[in-house]
Amino acid sequence: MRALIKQHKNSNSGQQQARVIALFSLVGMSITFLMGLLSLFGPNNTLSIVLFIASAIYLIAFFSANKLEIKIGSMLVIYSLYLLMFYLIFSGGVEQTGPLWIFIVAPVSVYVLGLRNGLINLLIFLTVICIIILLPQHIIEHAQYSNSYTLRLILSFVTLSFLSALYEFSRMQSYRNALEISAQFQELAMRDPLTKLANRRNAAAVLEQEKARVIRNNEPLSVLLCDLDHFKAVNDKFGHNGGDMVLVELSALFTQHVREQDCVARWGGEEFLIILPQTSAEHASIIAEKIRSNVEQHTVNFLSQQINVTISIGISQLSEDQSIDELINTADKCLYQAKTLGRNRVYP
Ligand SMILES: Nc1nc2c(ncn2[C@@H]2O[C@H](COP(=O)(O)OP(=O)(O)OP(=O)(O)O)[C@@H](O)[C@H]2O)c(=O)[nH]1
Repeated sequence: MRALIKQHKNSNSGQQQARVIALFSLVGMSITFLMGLLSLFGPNNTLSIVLFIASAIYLIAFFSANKLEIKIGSMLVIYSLYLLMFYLIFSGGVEQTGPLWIFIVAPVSVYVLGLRNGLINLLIFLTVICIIILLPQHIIEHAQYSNSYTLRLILSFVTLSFLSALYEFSRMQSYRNALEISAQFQELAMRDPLTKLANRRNAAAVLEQEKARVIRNNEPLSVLLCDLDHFKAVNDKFGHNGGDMVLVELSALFTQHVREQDCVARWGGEEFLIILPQTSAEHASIIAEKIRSNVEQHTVNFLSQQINVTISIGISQLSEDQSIDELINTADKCLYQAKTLGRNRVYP
C-alpha cells in the first residue's frame, strides 16, 4: 500500500513540475519573441537573432515538458536562460538595460533545479557574470558598467537569490508536510485503528486485485474467515479493555503465522479475514490449523489476569466462476459449520 501511495505522489509531483516548466517555457518563448521583434527596429540585429533563437529553444522546452520529458525541458529552460543573460550582460542589451533581466534567473533556478542544485548553479552563474563584467576591454570589447552599478547589481542579485532559496525551502517544507498528512489520512482510511491491520475496505480491494491475478496466472487463492469463540463472555468477564487487548494480541499472532505476501484484515468486530494468494484450500487448511492451535495455546496477560481464547475458522478457495462475495459467503458458511460443530476448529 505504501508503494502505491509513493507511486501516486511521484506521478502527481512529476505532472505538476512538467506543467510549471511548460508555463515557464511559454512565458519565456513569448517574451523573447516579442523582444526579438522590438529589437528588429533597433540598431542591434544580433540581439534580435539571439532572442529569436532563445524563443525557439523555449518552444522545444515547452513540447518536451508537455511530453513529460521534464529533465530535457528543465535543462533547456535553465541553460538557454543563462546563455541569454550572459549575452545581455556582455552586449548590454538595449541602452544598457540587459542586466536588469538577470533577476529572473534566481527564482527560476531554485524552482526548476531544486534548492541545492539551484544554489550551486546560481553560484556558477554569478561567477561567469563577474568574469564577463571584469573582462579587460583590450582582450574583448563588451558593454561597460560603472563600479557602483556593478556592485549594486551583484548585491541585489545575491539578495534575491537568498530570498528565492528561502521561499523554495519553505515551499518544499509545506509540500512535504502536506504529503505526510495526506499519507496519514490514506493510512487511516485503510487501517483498523485498534489492531493496525488492514480494514474491511482495504481487504476488499486486495481481494479484487488478487482475483485479477488468479484469472491472469491461473493460481489458487484461498481465504480464512476467523471468529473468536464466545468473545462476548470475554468482554463480560474482563471488560471491553480486556477484549480489546485480546484482539490486538491475536492480530499480531495472525500476522506472525502468515507470509509477507498474505493479508490479515479485521473484517468485523471479532472477525478476521486472512487472504492467502497462491494457496489451495488444502494448504490453507494446514495454515488455519496452525493458527488455531497457536491461538489456543496463547495466553493474554491483562491486569494480572490471564485470558485464554479459541477461534473457529472457515476456509474457502476461489473458483473460476465465483465472485468475491460468493467466496466470502462460502467461508462464512464454513465458519458457521465450525461453530455448530463445537467451535475451536477449522472447517472444512
Ligand atoms: N472488546 C471489544 N469487543 C468487541 C469489539 N468488536 C466487537 N466486540 C464484541 O464481540 C462480541 C461478539 O459477540 P457474539 O457475536 O455474540 O459472538 P461470540 O460471543 O463471540 O460467540 P460466537 O461467535 O458464537 O462464538 C460482542 O460482545 C461485541 O461487543 C471490539 O472492538 N472490542
